[in-house]
Amino acid sequence: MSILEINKVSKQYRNQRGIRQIDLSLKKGDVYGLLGPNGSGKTTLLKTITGLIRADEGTVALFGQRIDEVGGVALQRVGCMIESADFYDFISAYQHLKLVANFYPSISDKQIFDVLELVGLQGVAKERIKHFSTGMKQKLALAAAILPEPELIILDEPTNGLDIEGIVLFREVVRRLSEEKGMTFILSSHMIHELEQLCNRVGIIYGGALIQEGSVSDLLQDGLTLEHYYIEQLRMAKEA
Ligand SMILES: Nc1ncnc2c1ncn2[C@@H]1O[C@H](COP(=O)(O)OP(=O)(O)OP(=O)(O)O)[C@@H](O)[C@H]1O
Repeated sequence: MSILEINKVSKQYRNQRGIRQIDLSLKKGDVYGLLGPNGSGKTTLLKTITGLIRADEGTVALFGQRIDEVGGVALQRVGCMIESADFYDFISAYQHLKLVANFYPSISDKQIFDVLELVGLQGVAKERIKHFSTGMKQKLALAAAILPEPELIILDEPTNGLDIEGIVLFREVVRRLSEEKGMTFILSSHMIHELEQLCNRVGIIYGGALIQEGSVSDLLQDGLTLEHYYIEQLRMAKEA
């Protein structure tokens, strides 16, 4: 079964910018990386998938059901982290996840502590979020996204603000969840080396259009790095 099927999706803001005619399909276990310059449309695409933005044209289907037909139901199987998360900063990391857990039928305290450990926040579980750094908040947002073990996880620039150890840990978490639990990921990042190591498929967005996409092994023939490939694709798109 297809996890995500995007068909000819366009969204234009009043300033005429946005995304156009995007087709994309994710299979179970895919780790899909979205690359593109600032303002190319990555966040807009991710917001369209979650229904935070309604597409002007085209369709988005999650787990075989169009989101405009089933509303929020399909989203119960999706975890996401888009733009910097908002927290009540007077509560603790544990209490934040407890609030998230209330939206789901059966998330135990053990699961909450396991997920805090997974993202490396076990030592500060009872500390107020007020005293957290940017990277710690980013880890907490990731913990909240994966807590209910969703089938699809959407992450917009998840490594922003993370230190090197945090980035390595993030990579391990995504790998583990995709390999051991079959979770599917779509994430955007400017950290191209991260994406090259982590993703089995990537797509390049430029000027609101998906100009290239495919499996990393197919795209990177002749020993090319993803960075070389990406720069070359952008150069060709600019010249076209
Ligand atoms: N709410 C909005 N109203 C008007 N224009 C918008 C809005 N949100 C985004 N845009 C425009 O749409 C385009 C795509 O923006 P988007 O945030 O999707 O890009 P991005 O690829 O995520 O960029 P970045 O890498 O900088 O995060 C940009 O030109 C941006 O200025």
